[in-house]
Amino acid sequence: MVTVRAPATSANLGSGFDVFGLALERPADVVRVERADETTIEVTGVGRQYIPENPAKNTAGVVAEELDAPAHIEIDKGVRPSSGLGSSAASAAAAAVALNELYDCGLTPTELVRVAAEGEAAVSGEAHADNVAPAILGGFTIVTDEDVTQVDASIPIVACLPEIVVSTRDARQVVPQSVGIGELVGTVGDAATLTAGMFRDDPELVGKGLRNNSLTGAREPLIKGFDAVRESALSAGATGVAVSGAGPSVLAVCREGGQGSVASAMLDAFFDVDVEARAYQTSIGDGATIFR
Ligand SMILES: Nc1ncnc2c1ncn2[C@@H]1O[C@H](COP(=O)(O)OP(=O)(O)O)[C@@H](O)[C@H]1O
Ligand SMILES: N[C@@H](CCOP(=O)(O)O)C(=O)O
Repeated sequence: MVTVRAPATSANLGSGFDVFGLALERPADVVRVERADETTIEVTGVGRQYIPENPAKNTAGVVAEELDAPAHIEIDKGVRPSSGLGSSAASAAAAAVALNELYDCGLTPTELVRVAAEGEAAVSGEAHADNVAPAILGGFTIVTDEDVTQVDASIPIVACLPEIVVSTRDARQVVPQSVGIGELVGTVGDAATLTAGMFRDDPELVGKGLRNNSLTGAREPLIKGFDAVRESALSAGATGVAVSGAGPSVLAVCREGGQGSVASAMLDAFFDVDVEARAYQTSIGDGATIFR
């Protein structure tokens, strides 16, 4: 039996649609796998009623199929599904790492990212790897068709999750298929600024680079109260705010020790538009961890 904890993640970070991602210290999924003749899945924890136990429809089951590693898989959900916090990716990443260990497959972490991305394809329609990469590798990650680059980074974060459901599959439909040259130039500038900030552990630079652009900003109207929540977070000291993944979570980058006031400002702003929410005061953290 092997048990793995894989963290929630936040993808896109404004300028890096389908490219950038970061691991959060919390929340996380815990997945336990045991060898079996055929794959079965049991789900407990937050939002379990929305998660299929049919292995063909669960990201962890798809990973078991990809690795040809049948198992009884127990998933304890800490990351709410359809949260914009990489819920489906956390299970896929944890299952990939756990099954690789259980069956001694010998895959490298980068190879596991590609396997776990197939689990994501089953639920979102496309094998985007920007959540599974940080869920496996930790820190800040940059995913391209050829490579996955990981940077250890330490930045204070608030991830505010409203009681709104946004499916990644649906939210991918609102993203524009093309951008103009002005937008492209701005996006490159933001992406470069954010990346430099990650290398320097500098919340000011990361926040500056976090601006939503026309791709990721297209999701803002799906989140009731988004503009007010962003303004409140910035007034409370956040250095930058963006839609987390496909939403509805909102990500705020904070200065050292600034998470408390930013979290309460974001919760108040959601409350003012009658939306219940919870705020994770966290920071960029580690990837999947094996427990023996
Ligand atoms: N192990 C899993 N954990 C969470 N969601 C899963 C899992 N397997 C399949 N799903 C499905 O994936 C969808 C949630 O994924 P997604 O929309 O990408 O949300 P998130 O942004 O939280 O990752 C839900 O429809 C859920 O039923
Ligand atoms: N790049 C993807 C990221 C989806 O993240 P999730 O946490 O909402 O699943 C996208 O923007 O569609």
